[in-house]
This record gives sequence, C-alpha cells and structure tokens, in this order.
Amino acid sequence: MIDNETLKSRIDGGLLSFPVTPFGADGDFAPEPFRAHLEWLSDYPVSGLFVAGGTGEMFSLTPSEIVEITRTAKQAQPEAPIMVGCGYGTRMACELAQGIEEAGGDGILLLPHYLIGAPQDGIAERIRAVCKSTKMGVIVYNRGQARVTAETLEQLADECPNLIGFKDGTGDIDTVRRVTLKLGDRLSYIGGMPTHELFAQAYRGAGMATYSSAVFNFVPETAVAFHRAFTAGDDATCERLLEEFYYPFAAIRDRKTGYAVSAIKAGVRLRGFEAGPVRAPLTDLTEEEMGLMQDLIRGRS
Ligand SMILES: O=C([O-])C(=O)C[C@H](O)[C@@H](O)C(=O)[O-]
Repeated sequence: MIDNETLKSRIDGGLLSFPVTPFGADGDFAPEPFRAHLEWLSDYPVSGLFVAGGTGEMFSLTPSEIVEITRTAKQAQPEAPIMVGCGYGTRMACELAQGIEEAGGDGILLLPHYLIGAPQDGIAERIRAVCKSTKMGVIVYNRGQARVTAETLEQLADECPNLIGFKDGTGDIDTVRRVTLKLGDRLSYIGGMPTHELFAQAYRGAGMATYSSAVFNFVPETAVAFHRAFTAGDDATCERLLEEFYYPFAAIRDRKTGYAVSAIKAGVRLRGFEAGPVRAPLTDLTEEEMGLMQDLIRGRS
C-alpha cells in the first residue's frame, strides 16, 4: 500500500483518471476489456487511477464487484496508486473499505450515502467511522446529499490522520474556497464536476490545482493537452479546446440525464474497447447520438 503522504503528493501533482467499468454480454464486470483499456491509457501521464468512481458506475456495482475491480486494477497497473470508490451506508462503507484494502487498494473515494438527507454531524460521523475502519487514505467526495462545511472538514482532519483529500462535485465555489482557505495544504483538492474541464479554470481560482477527467477515458490526447495548458496557465489553449471539443461534447452529454457517464462509455466503445452498455438506471446513447460522438472523436485522435 502506498503511504498516505506519498499518495497525497501524487494526487496534488497531476491529472486523475476515472476509468469506466466494462460489462460483458451477460451484464457482469468484464475484466479483460478493463485491463486492455487501462493498458492503453497507461501511455498517457496521470497521477492516479480512481476505479469504480462515479464514471465507473460505483452506484450500480455490488460491494464484491468493487473488490474484484480493485484487484484487477492493481494487477494491471501495479505501479499506479489505485483509489477506489466506496460508499453506501456507514456499516457497508466500512466493510467495503476493508475489502478494498485487502484487495490492494491504496485509497478510497468516499461517495455520498444513499437516499436520505442527513444533518452535518451525522455526515461527519459517517466519514469518521470510515476513516477509522481503514489505514488507507480517504478522499471525501462532496456531492449530492453528503455536503460538508469547511468547519466539519477541519474537525475531521484533526481527528483522522488518513483523511487526505476533498473532491468537489457540487459547483458551490463559496464552500470550495472556504475549505481550501481553512485547510490549506492539510488536504489534497480535486475538482470533480461532471466534465470538470468546463469548470477547471474557475475552480483553480478557488484553490483547486487539479481535477478528475472523465473524457480522458476516450480522448486521452485532448485531456492531457487541456491539463498541460491548465497547469501552465495557458488559458488561450484551454479556451480553444473548450470551443473545439468540450462544448460540443457537453451538448451531447446534456441531451439526457446520466449521459455524463453514458457518453463517456460510448466514447470508450468507439475507441475500440468492449466496454459494453451502462447499467440501469442509466441508459445508452441512441444510434444518432453515437454518430455525433464518432464525428467528435474523429480528428482528435
Ligand atoms: O467520480 C467520478 O467519476 C467523477 O466525478 C469524476 C469525473 O471524472 C468528472 O470529474 C468528470 O466527468 O470529468
């Protein structure tokens, strides 16, 4: 297991990959296409792999599948830090974190709990319990019904040495700025909005020096070029890529709820990997939309 300080500094340093989870004709997790896809992506520079995250359809996976995905990712990329989506209710999340640790994971991304709104002290207690259940680094995914305040996070960071990161998918720049200001370099910060490149420059101003890229799954050349320009402060290149690729992609993505994941998986299939369909409740793109994706990819690879 990579130690938490090293893990934290790796995350701070670069682009983060969130691979899709391939499903076979029988609907089960398909390890071979997963390995082949990770192998292809490994030619491009990233700081870490987050498997079974939002883009990896964590919300549609069973806990045992998440453990199997961890093991497969670690075997396929033994040198890469492997962070894994973890979540559901508090007990399940603690048990799952232990399964991920045993399977060779280096860290977890703690996704929101399920169904019900909860008060701030309850949300904090869930994070605390999960941190205590594992030695791995824990990154809190601030999103949906599990939003934390800067004060909560500061308290948790004092109590839990293995709390190493904060990823935001809310778009609430006020909270993001309060968190980065209050916690400084105690945590790593990851911009995690759907198609985060659309927000990356704004988030940089709020103290987020890196982000996760879902489009990296199928246009790694473009994702790396954007991240390089972002890191260098080359806003003109970021803006050109927004106009040429990201805004047309967002127009397809915005056609239906859930396409922020489905369109990514479609892109992976179009690049020649047997990623299979998304699982319900998500739905796949239509033939017409696949054609739009194909046009978008053409010329970028
Ligand atoms: O958990 C996830 O997959 C994410 O939210 C990360 C994605 O990479 C997101 O940042 C995006 O769509 O670019």
